[in-house]
Amino acid sequence: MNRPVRRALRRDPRLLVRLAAWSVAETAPALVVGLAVARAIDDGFAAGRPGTGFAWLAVLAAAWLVGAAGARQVVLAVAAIVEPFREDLLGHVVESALDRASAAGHGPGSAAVARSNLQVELARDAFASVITVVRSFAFTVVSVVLGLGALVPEVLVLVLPPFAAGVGLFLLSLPAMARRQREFLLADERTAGSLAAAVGALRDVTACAAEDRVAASVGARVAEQAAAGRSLARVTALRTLSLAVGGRLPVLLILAGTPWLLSRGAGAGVVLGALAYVTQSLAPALGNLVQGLGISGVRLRVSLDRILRPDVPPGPASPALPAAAERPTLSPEGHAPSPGPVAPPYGPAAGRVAARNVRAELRGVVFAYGPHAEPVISGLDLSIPEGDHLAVVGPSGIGKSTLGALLAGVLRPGAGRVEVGGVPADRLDPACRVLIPQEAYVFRGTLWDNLTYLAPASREEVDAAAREVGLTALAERLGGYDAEVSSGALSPAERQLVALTRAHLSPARLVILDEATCHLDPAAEARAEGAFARRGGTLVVIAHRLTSATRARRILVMDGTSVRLGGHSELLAASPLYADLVGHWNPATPQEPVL
Ligand SMILES: Nc1ncnc2c1ncn2[C@@H]1O[C@H](COP(=O)(O)OP(=O)(O)OP(=O)(O)O)[C@@H](O)[C@H]1O
Repeated sequence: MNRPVRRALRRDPRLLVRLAAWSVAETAPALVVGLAVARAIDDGFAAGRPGTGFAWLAVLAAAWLVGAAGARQVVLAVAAIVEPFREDLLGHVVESALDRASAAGHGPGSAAVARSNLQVELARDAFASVITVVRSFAFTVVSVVLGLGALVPEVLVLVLPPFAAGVGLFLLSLPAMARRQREFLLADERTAGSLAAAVGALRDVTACAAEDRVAASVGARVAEQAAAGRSLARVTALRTLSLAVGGRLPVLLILAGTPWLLSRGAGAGVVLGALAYVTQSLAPALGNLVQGLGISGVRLRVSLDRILRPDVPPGPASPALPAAAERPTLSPEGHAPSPGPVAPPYGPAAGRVAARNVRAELRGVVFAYGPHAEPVISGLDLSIPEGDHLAVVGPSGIGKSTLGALLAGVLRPGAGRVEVGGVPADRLDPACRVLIPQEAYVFRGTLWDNLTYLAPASREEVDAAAREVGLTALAERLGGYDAEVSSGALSPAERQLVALTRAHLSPARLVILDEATCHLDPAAEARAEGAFARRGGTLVVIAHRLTSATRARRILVMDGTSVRLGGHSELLAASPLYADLVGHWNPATPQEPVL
C-alpha cells in the first residue's frame, strides 16, 4: 500500500527541497511570533519606547506576509508531488480494468472504472492533506523550539515534556484510531450498499413479502455502524487527551512557572512571548496533526486499499438481501442460475402463516383508498370455496382490482375481514397464493430464472407448464430457457406469457389473474385461462373480456358498492348490469366487449 506513496515522494527530490524551502517561509510567523511579542513589550512598550514596540510588531506583520506567500507556494509544491501520484493511480486503475475485461472477455465496466476514479480522487486529496499537516507540524515544532531557545531556553523544560507526552499519546492511539476509523468508514459503506440494494429491489421485496427480513438485515447494518461509531468515539477521547496534554498543559506550566522564569531574569514580555509560541503555533500544529493524520491518513489507507486491491471486499458481504444464487432453482442445462432479483422466501416468511386450504372468506369488507375517500368496496360478503373458478366483471373503475388485491393480502380492509384458509390474507404465506397483475413482471436474467422464480422446477415440469400456457413457441424463438430476457426486450403479451407460466409452476393453490391476459389474443387468452382452470386450486379471473366470464364456474358482477354472484344464464336474468354488458356483445363477431 505504501509503494505508491513512497514512489511519489522519491520521484523527484528537487520537489521535496522546494517544498521544504517554502515550508520554512510558511512557518516564519511560528518562528517569530513569541520573540516579536516579547521584544515589543520588554524593549518597547514596557520600556517606554513605543517606536521599538511597533517596530517589532512590524517584524511580526512582515513574517505573516512571508508566511502567506510561503503557504501559497506550499500548495503548489504539494500539488506537484500529488498530481503524478494521482496519474500513477489512474494508470493502475485503467490497466487493471483492461486486464480484468480481457480476462472476462468483455469490455471494461464503466461503472467500476468510475468508482475506482472516485477512490483515486479521494486518495489524492487525502495524500495532499497528510503531506500538508505532517510537514507543517514538523516545521512548526522546529521553529517554536528555535524561537523559545532564543527567547528563554529554560521555558523548554516546561513546554517540551508535556508536548512530547501529548504527541506520544497520540502516536500510541493512532493504530487503534486508524483501525476504528477504518471500521467506521467500512460500516458506513456497508450500510449505504445495503440500503441501495434494498431500495433497488423494493419491487421484488414487496412481491416476495420479504419486507421484515430486509428491514432486519438493513437494521443490522445500521446497528453495526452505530457500534463502530461508538467504538470510534471512545478512542477519539484519547485524541482529546493528547491535545490537552500536548497543547494545553504547557500553557498551565508556563503560567505556574512564571515566578521561576522571572527569577531567572526573564521579563513579563518573555513570559507572554512563550505563551504566544505555545498558543499560536505549537497547540494548533498539534491539533492539525491529530485531526489530519487521524482522518486523512486513514482515508488515504482505505482508498489505496480499494484501488490496489479492488477484488478485496470492503468487509463481510452485505447480507441485506438473499442472493439470487441461493435460490434452489435448477438450470435446464445444469448452469448456475444467473443473478436476478431477490429470491422469494421458501417456507413461510417471518410472521406469515401457511394455510391448509385456500377457501377465501370475505366478511363485511369495507375498503377506501384514504380516510376521507368514498369506499370502493362496502360491506362485501363473499365465499370462494377451494377449487372454484370465479370471474369478476364490472365497469371500469368499479373496484375489481381492489378486490383482487384484498384477496392477495396486498391491501388490508378498513373494516371486516378477508381470510384465506382461516388466515388473514395479509398474513398468508406468499407461497399459498399468486396474483398476476396486468403489467407482467419480467426481470433481467435467463428465461429459466424468470420461470422458476417462485419455485424450483425440473425441466419436464417447465416444459409441461410452457406447453399448457402457450409459451413453447416463444421459448424456442428466444433460443431456449437459457436465453437472456429483460422486460424491455419482450412485448407486453410475451411478458404476460412468461408471468403466467411462472405462476402456473408455482405451488400457489389460489391464483388471481388481474387482467393478466389482456395483451394476449382471444385464442391465447382462452388457452392460458384453460391451463389454470385445469391446474387445480382456486382461480379468480378479473376479466378483461366477457368470454372469461363465460368460461368461469361462477361470475361476480360488481355494480357500485353492491355485488351479485351467479352463473351466466342466472345473471343474464337477474343482473341488468350483466345483461347490459352481454347485450353489447355478439359472440359471433370477433369484437368482444372489453370490461
Ligand atoms: N392506489 C389508489 N389510490 C387511490 N385510488 C385508487 C387507487 N387504486 C385505485 N383507485 C381508485 O379505486 C377505484 C377502483 O379501482 P380498481 O382499479 O379497483 O377498479 P377496476 O374495476 O379494477 O378498474 P379497471 O377495470 O379499469 O382496472 C377507482 O376509482 C380507482 O380510481
